[in-house]
Amino acid sequence: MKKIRVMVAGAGGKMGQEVVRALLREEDMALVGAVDVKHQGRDVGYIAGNSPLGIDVLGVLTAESLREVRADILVDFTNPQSVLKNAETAIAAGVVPVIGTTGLDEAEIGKIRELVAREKVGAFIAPNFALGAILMLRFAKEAARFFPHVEIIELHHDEKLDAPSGTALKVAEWIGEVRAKMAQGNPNEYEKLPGARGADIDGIHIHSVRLPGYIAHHQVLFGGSGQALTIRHDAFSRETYMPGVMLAIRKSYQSTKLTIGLENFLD
Ligand SMILES: NC(=O)C1=CN([C@@H]2O[C@H](COP(=O)(O)OP(=O)(O)OC[C@H]3O[C@@H](n4cnc5c(N)ncnc54)[C@H](OP(=O)(O)O)[C@@H]3O)[C@@H](O)[C@H]2O)C=CC1
Ligand SMILES: O=C(O)C1=N[C@H](C(=O)O)C[C@H](O)C1
Repeated sequence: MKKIRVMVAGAGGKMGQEVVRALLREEDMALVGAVDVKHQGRDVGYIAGNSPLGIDVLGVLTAESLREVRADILVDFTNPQSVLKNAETAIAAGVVPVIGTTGLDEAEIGKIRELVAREKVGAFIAPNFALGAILMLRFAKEAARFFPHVEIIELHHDEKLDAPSGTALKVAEWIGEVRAKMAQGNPNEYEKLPGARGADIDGIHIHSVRLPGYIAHHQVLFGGSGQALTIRHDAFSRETYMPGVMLAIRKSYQSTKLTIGLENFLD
């Protein structure tokens, strides 16, 4: 059986380590390389808490290193500052990036889209790989048709760099597709302290909490006359995301187009 050859960028990070362990459990996939800034030169097996795998972690991703190990897929869980460059390097080398890193803006996604079209090498981007989070998106969009008054709270560990979370932005985007444009709250409201009402995305407010002990939690709160509806998703561990990441790798193998969102692979 031809195995899907996967390189992991951010292999020493919280998600990257989990991806390394998950790949080792899959019969149709082979971990062929790993990149991580601060773990350069160490065996990736040690980093992920396994026995050595004979794969040394590279400090920088290059097209040559991807070609050398004949990678099919680059899984990226790095940071908002590195992800675009990694995706460009992968696509230029004929390798499909599967991107979990959040924080890419519209212009950056546009660059990936152009590169995909030019090189005819696919790319996949998902702000959230958890099945429950995709269902939350769907349920929230359905609820917003009947409950236009909505605010979002996202709660994460305090090492997270970007705010609001990519998932919260996606929830706001999906709700915005069905909700009549309106500003949430009193039209005359004002902030006594800047930021008190959170970030405002087309009249939908997103509040970001960062605390140790948390992993990743999203709440979509709807208010109506005499009632409230709350849709909540909790990721209690990073294993939560692994079935989605493995699915995305399989579906993206030899892809030639840009796909955004795990929901595209769930029907
Ligand atoms: N889509 C999804 O379902 C999920 C997405 N995420 C997203 O994934 C990203 C990573 O999260 P998390 O694992 O918690 O973060 P971590 O900080 O734990 O891991 C990121 C790792 O990437 C390394 N890194 C930074 N730049 C590069 C580079 N250019 N090449 C290779 N490695 C690099 C970092 O090294 P150093 O520390 O030295 O900078 C670090 O070890 C975030 O954007 C987060 O929002 C997280 C969970 C789920
Ligand atoms: O940084 C994280 O941890 C997470 N990031 C993603 C996001 O920004 O939505 C997904 C999940 O919430 C975990």
